[in-house]
Amino acid sequence: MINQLYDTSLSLLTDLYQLTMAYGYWKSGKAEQEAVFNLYFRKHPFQGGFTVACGLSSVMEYLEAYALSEADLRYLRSLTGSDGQPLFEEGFLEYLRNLTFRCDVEAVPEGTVVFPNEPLLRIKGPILQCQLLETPLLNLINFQSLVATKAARMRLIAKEDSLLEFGLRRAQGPDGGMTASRAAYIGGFDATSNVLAGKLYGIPVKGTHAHSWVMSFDSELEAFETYARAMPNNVTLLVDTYDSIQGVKHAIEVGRQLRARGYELGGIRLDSGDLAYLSIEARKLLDQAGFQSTSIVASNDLDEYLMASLKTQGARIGVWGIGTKLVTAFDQPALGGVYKLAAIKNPEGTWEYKLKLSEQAVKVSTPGIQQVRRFRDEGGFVADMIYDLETPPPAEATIVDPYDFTRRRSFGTSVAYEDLLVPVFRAGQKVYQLPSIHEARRRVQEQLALFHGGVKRLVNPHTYPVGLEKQLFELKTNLILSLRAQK
Ligand SMILES: Nc1ncnc2c1ncn2[C@@H]1O[C@H](COP(=O)(O)OP(=O)(O)OP(=O)(O)O)[C@@H](O)[C@H]1O
Ligand SMILES: O=P(O)(O)OC[C@H]1O[C@H](OP(=O)(O)OP(=O)(O)O)[C@H](O)[C@@H]1O
Ligand SMILES: O=C(O)c1cccnc1
Ligand SMILES: [Mg+2]
Repeated sequence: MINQLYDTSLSLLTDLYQLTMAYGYWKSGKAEQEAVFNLYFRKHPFQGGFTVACGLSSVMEYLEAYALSEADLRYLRSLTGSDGQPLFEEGFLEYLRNLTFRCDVEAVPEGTVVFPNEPLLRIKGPILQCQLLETPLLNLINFQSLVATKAARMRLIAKEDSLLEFGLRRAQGPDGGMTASRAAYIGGFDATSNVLAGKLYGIPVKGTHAHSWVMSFDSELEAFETYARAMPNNVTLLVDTYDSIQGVKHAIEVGRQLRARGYELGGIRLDSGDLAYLSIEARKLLDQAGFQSTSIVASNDLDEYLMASLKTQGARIGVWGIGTKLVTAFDQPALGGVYKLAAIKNPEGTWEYKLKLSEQAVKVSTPGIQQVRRFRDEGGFVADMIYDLETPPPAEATIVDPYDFTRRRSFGTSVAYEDLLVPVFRAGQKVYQLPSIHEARRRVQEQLALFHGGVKRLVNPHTYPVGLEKQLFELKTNLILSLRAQK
């Protein structure tokens, strides 16, 4: 996806320190040592109770195209250290020239609902390659998951209403706008105003008109009539340029003219004032005039909280146009996804598990070749278990709350489950048929429907149980104890 926007290799879309470490691995003969890294986050965005994984499509595109170009190598050759000498020696640049992506990648499908500490992506391969990919993988997953989550929160409030993404003008640059449009659609929006996103990703495009259209005529009525004549099959009129109620009356007049010519007034849009009061009044006027199927679009700095408030006020809004607060993820502009080394293969060919210590328990990473198992009963999803593939769970699996080891739950053999991570690349070759953007969008709703309402609350949501499989919990505890003893 991003490759389509830039006429350059994106293989240097990484932090310099990844390359300095790569150089170090190469110099010390560790470049090919096999390692496992997990990509996960520690806390849901927006103080919410769930997160929607998004961005795998971009990750796959990025990895498939991964190769340093001659221009990339020339640039790296030009970098110097504090003594003015080249940072990287020729042999390393030659190694990079011949580098082809050879890792195994597992990932949760786009649109999967995920929770703190669960790997969204696991990568296994030569440590040098895994290391170089840390930054681009986080860049591609963090923002898209953030926006998809924000969109999904809005969808939960909107219920059956239509959601239009209007954010391009406020987005963080062209790529921010494009990725936000895609992620918003996956998260549950119905359409975007972003025409390039429509063209490249197949998202439906929709739109109304701006105040400038009305202002460019001598009267609002003339502006509406001219617009309706120009494209009678796509008429949504912005009624608030001068006086919203008068605007609705003008729109009704144009609606009658359209009907006489065999067309229907699609909608009116309110973009200022008290959206609850105005939408209720507009609905009355439209209904009384026989325009029951004309929709009322609202826009103006909306977010999920304002939407919820407007709904409780009885607003008669059927279509929500949302820009700034969605595409900038206004109240939390970044998802804190991280990428941590979880295991490394020692020369004897066995895995050595790795863990990052921290004074804060939530920041201690989890070792292992991790998979996530999601258990469900007739009512929906009940709990997730993070387990280690090298020590698979017994038939009756027990999960332990990583922050309170006294809290445990067991799942018998009859409990249904799904393992979330699926193979995406094997030795650098794509082995996954990426679902379409429409399927990813459907997956979000199918998944969300199976979670308890409390998890989906906007404020003070219920914490969905995610535990470590008992053997993994014990392994982690022992590793922490032995690392602390070494200090
Ligand atoms: N009934 C309502 N309850 C809560 N918030 C509302 C309601 N109606 C509108 N809002 C929100 O209140 C804010 C009003 O914005 P603002 O104070 O800029 O006024 P405005 O209506 O945009 O005025 P202007 O005429 O200058 O465009 C917007 O974010 C809007 O979505
Ligand atoms: O409010 P957002 O959620 O970002 O949605 C997009 C906004 O963009 C347009 O106007 P713009 O903000 O450019 O001008 P205005 O505020 O003067 O209407 C539109 O009328 C919406 O209000
Ligand atoms: O089509 C619209 O109404 C629209 C598009 C972008 C931004 N604001 C509104
Ligand atoms: Mg505005």
